[in-house]
Amino acid sequence: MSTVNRPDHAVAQEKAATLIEALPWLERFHNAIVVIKYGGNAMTDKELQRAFAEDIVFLRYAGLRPVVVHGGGPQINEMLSRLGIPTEFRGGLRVTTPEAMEVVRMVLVGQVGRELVGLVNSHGPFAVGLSGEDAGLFTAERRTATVEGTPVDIGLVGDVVSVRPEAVRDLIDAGRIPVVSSVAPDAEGLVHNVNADTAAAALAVALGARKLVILTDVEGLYRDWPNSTEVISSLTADELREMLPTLSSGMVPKMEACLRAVDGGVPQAHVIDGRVAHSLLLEIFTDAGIGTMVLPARQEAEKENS
Ligand SMILES: NC(=[NH2+])NCCC[C@H](N)C(=O)O
Repeated sequence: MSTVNRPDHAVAQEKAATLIEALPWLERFHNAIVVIKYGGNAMTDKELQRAFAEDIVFLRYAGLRPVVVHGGGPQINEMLSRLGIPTEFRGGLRVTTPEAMEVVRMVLVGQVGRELVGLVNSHGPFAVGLSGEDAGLFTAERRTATVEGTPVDIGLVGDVVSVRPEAVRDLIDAGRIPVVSSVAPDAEGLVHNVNADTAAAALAVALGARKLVILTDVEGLYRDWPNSTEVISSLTADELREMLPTLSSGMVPKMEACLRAVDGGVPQAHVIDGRVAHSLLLEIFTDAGIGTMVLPARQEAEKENS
């Protein structure tokens, strides 16, 4: 026999209100494909890792179709130094040598991806790991960095320039959760470390996703940074385009990825604080969300908010 400790009425009502606030979003996002870029603290802190995996499984059980794309900068650096692989710098930038690239691929595909797959699968047999190399998912193009106006070759680093999304779509259709590691061959088959933000945006566009969500280590996009720490709750693609030149360098690739997704037809792109446990659920299933949301245009913005 078990007995009930009668809950405090107000507390119970607050819990019910939180659950019921999710209802319109559950309706709206039923079957929606949501591409989530996993990175930053959420990926290195054990508790946050577990909370993220719970959120992903929650989305799946709530009837959404999550797809995860991850990077792994900190884990790569740790392994490179653990293995004593010397770091080459050009123009102050780290060069990804063929030797380093072997480690990048091993860490992203064999470690970071595996760990997330394991955490998700402790709840049910959902997650399947794959890399940009699998079934021709991503094709990369070498990135040339520019330092003080001169192009600098930083080695096997690139951006995703084309996507063949069939493998991911097959997994989604089978009810699975694809977990994609951000490595990809270029047109010649040479494997590159690709930026996971651009990879996630490109995949969201190719899948016709309903949302792109990027986890970061900041609260969101700040209005008038660095003078204020007021977070912009939502803005249009054009408003964001205008702000781009004023943004901090760390924020530029994230916001560019949001723009690329929205310009490519993804109706909503979000940046959220990955340092806050369950920020993904808070953004998707509450009215106000927790981060910054980018929408195609004002009209759309009004429709979204209604
Ligand atoms: N940063 C924001 N203003 N977020 C609002 C999110 C609204 C809703 N939960 C959605 O995912 O579409």
